Amino acid sequence: MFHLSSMINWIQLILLLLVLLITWYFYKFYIRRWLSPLQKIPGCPYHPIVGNMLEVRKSEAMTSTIKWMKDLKSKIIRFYFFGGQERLLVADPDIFRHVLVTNSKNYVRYGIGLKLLDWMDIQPLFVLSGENHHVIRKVSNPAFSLQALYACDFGFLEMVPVFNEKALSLINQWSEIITDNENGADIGVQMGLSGLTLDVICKCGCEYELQAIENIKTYDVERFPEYVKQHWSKDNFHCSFLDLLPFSKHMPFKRNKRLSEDIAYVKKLATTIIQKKEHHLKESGKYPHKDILSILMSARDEEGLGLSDKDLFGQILGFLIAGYETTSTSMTWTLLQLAQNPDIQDKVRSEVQQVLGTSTTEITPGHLDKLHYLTCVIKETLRLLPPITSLFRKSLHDDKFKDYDIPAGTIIGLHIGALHRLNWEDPDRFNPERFMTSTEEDSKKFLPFGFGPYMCIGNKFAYMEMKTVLALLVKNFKFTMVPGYTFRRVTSIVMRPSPSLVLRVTKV
Ligand code: HEM
Repeated sequence: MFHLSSMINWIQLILLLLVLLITWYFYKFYIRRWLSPLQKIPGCPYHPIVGNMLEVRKSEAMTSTIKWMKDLKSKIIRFYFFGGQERLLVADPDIFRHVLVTNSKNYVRYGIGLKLLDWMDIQPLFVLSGENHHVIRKVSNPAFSLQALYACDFGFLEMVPVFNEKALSLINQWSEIITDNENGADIGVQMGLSGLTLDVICKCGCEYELQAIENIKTYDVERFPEYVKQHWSKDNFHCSFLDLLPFSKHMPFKRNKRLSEDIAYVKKLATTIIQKKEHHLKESGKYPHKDILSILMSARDEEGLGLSDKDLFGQILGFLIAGYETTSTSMTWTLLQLAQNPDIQDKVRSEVQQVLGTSTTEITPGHLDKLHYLTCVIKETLRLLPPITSLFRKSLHDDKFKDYDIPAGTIIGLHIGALHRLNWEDPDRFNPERFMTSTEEDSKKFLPFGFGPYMCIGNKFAYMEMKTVLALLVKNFKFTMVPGYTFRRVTSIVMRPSPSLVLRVTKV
């Protein structure tokens, strides 16, 4: 008589599991890969467990992707994530268009800030896709569209004074550090700009005076940047094995304790701000239309329904996160370029002096329109050093890129950094003049804000803020390199110089 229970003893069970595990391993890491249609796309050698991630982690930001593409002579390549997961990297302008615009419905966002979403249960605009994204984007557009803003009594025209006010605070602070020292002083410009953008986005976003410029070292002010850095920076290139473990958030790590405290702090702050606005509504019967939050709070759909408190909380937090470090890092990179290229810095200063005249201290939207050369300098910085270096998407259905079949479920990294370095003439040279006469073709290979339905909603806001602040800084100060300062480009969501940029600043 055949008795299954008597045959399978523990040793046999373990052996069976081992055989299954080895079969699964060989299938996953060796066989399945060879059956994939993506095999036709050029790819680098990789490790079956860590893929190409060690090289990504060790090298300076952007360099591994650009090197692989140059070596393989292709602007679409295969690379492997932890666990040997097959992915694509793209720097081809036509494929960028295809994914972001022409066939954008077939692609959803992949892997941004997922850990935090899991913890906080919020859905900011920049993580949403499809219909959910469309609904929130529609509600948010009025807060960012120039056309609408010019016609209303709120918006950027009100925000430019905020950019001026915060730039002047920073100028005063730096002037005090320099005092009358004609050799100037070595100033942590990256830290100063970080405080400035944080103040700007808190005031324009929700009328909140954080005063980070004055108090950058205080606990509350440090908390927000730290929260963004530590907890939103786990993306497709920059997470550790620990982050990938499903139970990592339940482990008694110090950083998990800190995360809970930070989340509690940020939640409390956002709730206080929203409650203050609601109180104002009860008192006065209308929202003071001065900031992004008020506009979102008064938005109604066709059925007269507004955003829930949870949605408001998620959106406002999302705008603070998305609008803060991207802009401060772009200004930091621009000052670094100006310090490295004194002729270009002089040219910017001449333009600012010409447009503003000697007596004007406050910049208006009219002035901003005339600062053409400064705009080219900012664009050239965003081309060479885009703060967001890649956008990840996942295909919903089968698709085709040129001659390659792309199966449903493929993860694609649209590499903005490589797009900007592999499609321009003399790409590594800082040459703002190239933007003086840019063509339709050029716009396809310059996408620091993305493109299509998910394009950065705050791009006009960012340009205006950067132009106002940089014009005032260059008008008041001269920036040169501190002898011996060297840096590496590092990325945790935003690509920044490390160590933090210090420049020698003298009064003009
Ligand atoms: C130089 C500064 C900035 C850069 C380089 C930048 C870059 C980007 C990029 C590349 C995206 C597209 C993401 C994607 O396609 O998945 C994006 C989206 C977004 N950005 Fe920005 N950004 C900047 C400033 C700002 C500012 C100042 C704000 C808000 C005040 C902002 C708010 C957003 C939001 C809400 C989204 C999501 C848009 C959507 O999904 O519809 N950004 N940004």
